[in-house]
Amino acid sequence: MSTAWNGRLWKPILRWQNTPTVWKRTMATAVKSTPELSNRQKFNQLQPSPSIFSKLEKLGFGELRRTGRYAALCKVVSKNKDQKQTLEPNYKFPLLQFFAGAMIPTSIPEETVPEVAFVGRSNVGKSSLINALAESSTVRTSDKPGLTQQLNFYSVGRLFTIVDMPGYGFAFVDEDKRRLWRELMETYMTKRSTLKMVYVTIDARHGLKVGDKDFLAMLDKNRVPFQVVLTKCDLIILPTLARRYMMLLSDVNNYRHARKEVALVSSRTQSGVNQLRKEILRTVGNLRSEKYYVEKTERQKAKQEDRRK
Ligand SMILES: Nc1nc2c(ncn2[C@@H]2O[C@H](COP(=O)(O)OP(=O)(O)OP(=O)(O)O)[C@@H](O)[C@H]2O)c(=O)[nH]1
Ligand SMILES: [Mg+2]
Repeated sequence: MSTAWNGRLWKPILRWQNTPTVWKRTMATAVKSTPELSNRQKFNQLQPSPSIFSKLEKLGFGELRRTGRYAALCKVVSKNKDQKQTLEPNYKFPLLQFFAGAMIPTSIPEETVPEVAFVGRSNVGKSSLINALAESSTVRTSDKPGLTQQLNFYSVGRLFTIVDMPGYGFAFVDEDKRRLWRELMETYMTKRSTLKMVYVTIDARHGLKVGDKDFLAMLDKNRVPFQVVLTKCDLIILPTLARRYMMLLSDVNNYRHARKEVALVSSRTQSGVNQLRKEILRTVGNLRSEKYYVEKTERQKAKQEDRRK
């Protein structure tokens, strides 16, 4: 063996052996005290601002605990809450009706009215969200992932269309089927001129996964406008939800074609659903004045009371 090789191998070891013990200990503690933080630890270190907590409280995702590390924040949040106590009208959707299903690109119906589509991993709650938005039970939902297996087109009072899509990123459907669904969805989303917005649903408990990031990148590359929607927000506590929201807000900033806002919803408790309804109506160009919705709600309430009498 050459002397150069011997020197390269042994020099660092000899140097370490000659290092004073005090230095060795200091170096060891330095390495120990600066460990690489795990993603969970980084997530838990996020400190959402009082305005984020106010927003979530206003949407109905619970109240901040009045004790512990959030006590100081609570005062700010309650002050903000008192200042802005305005009641939103109910932005009702017209009747939701199924009118077409497509398993292959050629069976996609013709372009007519504006459309919005819901995509996301399987079982995140896309179909449930469409039901919650339309206050109906037209769309079939299930505990088991993989129920929606084609593009389902729902007409909303013939004013606009909502498209429910199969889930992506799951292991229980065979590779061929998965590829076909992906091609079908991509063809639809990249070629549809009436498609105004793709709502990408993300489970609030899990956040953005690799499959979601790939999907968002594909949308961005094809210049498809999209917005991220956090679903099942009732299943996590308020501080975790606030951190998740904060993280996603910074994530969506990386995409040129993303709406720089993240919607938060729970189809189970209806929190945030009315706000998303308003967003959709605005997107498809059907949002009327607040007065219209207030009057409509009052008329419906009066009708219901009449019926009860
Ligand atoms: N707690 C809670 N459960 C929800 C919510 N939304 C949906 N779920 C439940 O999640 C499960 C899946 O809901 P679906 O709406 O069928 O999900 P999907 O994304 O359409 O699923 P695929 O069609 O398989 O892609 C059902 O058991 C729903 O009851 C929510 O906001 N909160
Ligand atoms: Mg579904």
